[in-house]
Amino acid sequence: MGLSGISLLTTTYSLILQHQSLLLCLRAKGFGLDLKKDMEGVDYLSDERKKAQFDVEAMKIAWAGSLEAFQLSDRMAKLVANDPAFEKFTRPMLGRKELIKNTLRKAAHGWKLIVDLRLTEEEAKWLRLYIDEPAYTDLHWGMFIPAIEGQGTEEQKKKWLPLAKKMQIIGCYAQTELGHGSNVQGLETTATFDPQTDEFIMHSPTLTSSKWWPGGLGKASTHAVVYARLIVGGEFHGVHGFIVQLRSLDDHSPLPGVTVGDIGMKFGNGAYNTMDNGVLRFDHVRIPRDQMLMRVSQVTREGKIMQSDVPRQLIYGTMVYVRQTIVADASKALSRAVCIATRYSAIRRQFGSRNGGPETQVIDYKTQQSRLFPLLASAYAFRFVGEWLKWLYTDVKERLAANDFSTLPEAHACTAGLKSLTTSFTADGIEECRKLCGGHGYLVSSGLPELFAVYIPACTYEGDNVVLLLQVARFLVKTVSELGYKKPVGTTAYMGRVASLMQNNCAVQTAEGWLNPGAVVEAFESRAARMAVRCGQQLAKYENPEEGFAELSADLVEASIAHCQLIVVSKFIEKLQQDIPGKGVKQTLEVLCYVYALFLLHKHQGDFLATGYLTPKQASLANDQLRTLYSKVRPNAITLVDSFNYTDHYLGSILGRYDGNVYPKLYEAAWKDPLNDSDVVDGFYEYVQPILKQKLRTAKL
Ligand SMILES: CC/C=C\C/C=C\C/C=C\C/C=C\CCCCC(=O)SCCNC(=O)CCNC(=O)[C@H](O)C(C)(C)COP(=O)(O)OP(=O)(O)OC[C@H]1O[C@@H](n2cnc3c(N)ncnc32)[C@H](O)[C@@H]1OP(=O)(O)O
Ligand SMILES: Cc1cc2nc3c(=O)[nH]c(=O)nc-3n(C[C@H](O)[C@H](O)[C@H](O)COP(=O)(O)OP(=O)(O)OC[C@H]3O[C@@H](n4cnc5c(N)ncnc54)[C@H](O)[C@@H]3O)c2cc1C
Repeated sequence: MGLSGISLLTTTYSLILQHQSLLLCLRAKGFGLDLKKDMEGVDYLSDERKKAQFDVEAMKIAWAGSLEAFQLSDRMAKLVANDPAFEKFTRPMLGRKELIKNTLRKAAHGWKLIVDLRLTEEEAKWLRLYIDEPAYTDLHWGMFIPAIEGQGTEEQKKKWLPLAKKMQIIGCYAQTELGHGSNVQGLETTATFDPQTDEFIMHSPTLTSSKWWPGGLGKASTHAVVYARLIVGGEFHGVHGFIVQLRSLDDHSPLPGVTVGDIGMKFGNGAYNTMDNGVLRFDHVRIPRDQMLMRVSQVTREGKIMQSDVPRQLIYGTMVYVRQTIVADASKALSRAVCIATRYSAIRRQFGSRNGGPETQVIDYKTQQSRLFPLLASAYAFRFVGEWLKWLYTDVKERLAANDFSTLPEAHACTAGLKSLTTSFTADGIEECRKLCGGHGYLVSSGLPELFAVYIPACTYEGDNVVLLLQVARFLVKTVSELGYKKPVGTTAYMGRVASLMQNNCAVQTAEGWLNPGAVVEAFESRAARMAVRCGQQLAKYENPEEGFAELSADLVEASIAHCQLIVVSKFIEKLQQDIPGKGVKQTLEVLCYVYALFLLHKHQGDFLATGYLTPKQASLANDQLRTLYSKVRPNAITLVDSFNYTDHYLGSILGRYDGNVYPKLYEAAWKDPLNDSDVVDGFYEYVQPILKQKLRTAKL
């Protein structure tokens, strides 16, 4: 028997098993049979797994970054998955109060594990990630502590960090107000120095100065780093961070002068509603002078302002740190959605049955592949660019510690731009995955609606994505304007070759010609350079540069996107120049890298053609190559998503189950819905039966 015959047999066998298992479930409802008799333990995706052309265990390590990182993450994932305290499937059905209480319980249980098992900070971070429930602890560990670490003096760190790290205080990051989020310099909360008492008076002078949004503020935090206008001697000295106690450490009640609460329900069921985003007002609340974070500026006992030799922008440092972590999280969210959609696409069959044989797996439709595989490739691309960004951030941090501030502008531009690019793409990608799963993707049990609802605010928090791209644009315009006398470095080094990038056109002549890293990078560099230079030329026509910038801002955003896409493509290619062990691992990643680059090239071919770098023929050859690449991804699709090493608990999706046992489990889950507790719905006798029994007088009806 040929290979195709074997595959037909095994597929048919799989189908029969699925069918039997479904029958058992159907009977279970009607005849009280034991549901456990469904085909539990059968791997419906085993045929798919046999198709892999690479070593999946080695790919898991490549995805995790190292063997140690893989083992750590795997350990934490299993710890959470095997602990019933972290059950999350009922979350979308809970009311707000139950939801928050449940989250507080999980956070407490998580903390107990961290203490009892003496987990390291890295292990604790992964544990929280796998608990997979937004909670006040995200902001405590993710922003409050980093703000003190980045902006506090040595003395302040010594006092506050041990308290925070032992969770003897709980903190949040209170920057945004009702009236201003993006415009940080427009914040209205005041911190006025009182030289008589050596204190700052924290005050909310207007309604719009109310702090609004900070996570963890609403119900959990005892403290906050509050960003406020520093006023000394009646003069405004910029926005600074202040550590302010909000609630009693005994009974948690708000301290005198503090009004604090939750801002209310947000998008989706469950989802981000586990977080107590809060509102906060101060009525002349006094704090000691040494609670202003004073690494950047100091206020002396006499009321003098002293500037350190660190740049003022360091006050924004926590945002640089968090944006970097958000890029890493984008790859996690996208890979989760892609894992669900890929596994389900291999299970789902529609049309194409011949002679009574099985129907076509929807993953074999070219349209499905052209929507799904670029998302799969992007998840890997974001993983590797996130890894690089972490390195960049660590490097900047070390430089800052040694008073070298030269790379801060680039770190700001990269974190802002990549945060924007990856979160926007991921949010759209999760929704695309929902559609790739057809109707069942709309079920909460698919895991996709909640993932989408939790994820989409990432396009807004930590900097609105358009506002952040405009920051990248400022950096690019500055780089272009300085080209005559300053050699660009780092991610803008390609601008140093601007003359040739503006002149040389693409040399690719065949579809295979696109399988060349040099050709791909040059295409992205030329497009980015040409778009930035074109913006620079347009801007030069304006007498007032700010007016020009505002007028051209939509084009500037596009130039920033081109620059950020170049970074992601280049970092993927650089990753492939490293030693990546494991049979077929590097080759498979190479295919994904070309899929990522050529997909972008196809999607944005308007840019490549309009800048004159490509001819329509070359763009079309890139698309031909892309189709060929999809065929190369196809046999590896399931094992590429297995390589994320996600537990079924973390995925939280019936459609994405590792064993592919989708239909019986969907069926079983439906019967667990509280609506199905009784056959006759609550409210039937009050609201439905009277309608059924009515005697209508209107003849026409
Ligand atoms: C479900 C969640 C799951 C997982 C998450 C897990 C882990 C992550 C942890 C927590 C995340 C969880 C929840 C989300 C929490 C979200 C928290 C927040 O949203 S906090 C609030 C964030 N707010 C913002 O981001 C505000 C955006 N605005 C700004 O950043 C800026 O103020 C602005 C837009 C840059 C202002 O522009 P403006 O022109 O007015 O700026 P300035 O005059 O003040 O300064 C210009 C000058 O400074 C440079 N610069 C600006 N920003 C920075 C920076 N961050 N670093 C370094 N340099 C900066 C800028 O380039 C200019 O430089 P110049 O040209 O003058 O040289
Ligand atoms: C879930 C969630 C959690 C959050 N957590 C925190 C937290 O813990 N702490 C905290 O301090 N904050 C938090 N925030 C607030 C968040 O940081 C801000 O909402 C965010 O920075 C966007 O600011 P904004 O709301 O003022 O938007 P706006 O700036 O008002 O944006 C509205 C629109 O105006 C556009 N726009 C604004 N400025 C410009 C411009 N210059 N040019 C062109 N277009 C512009 C934007 O693109 C957008 O389309 C959170 C927000 C959310 C949704």
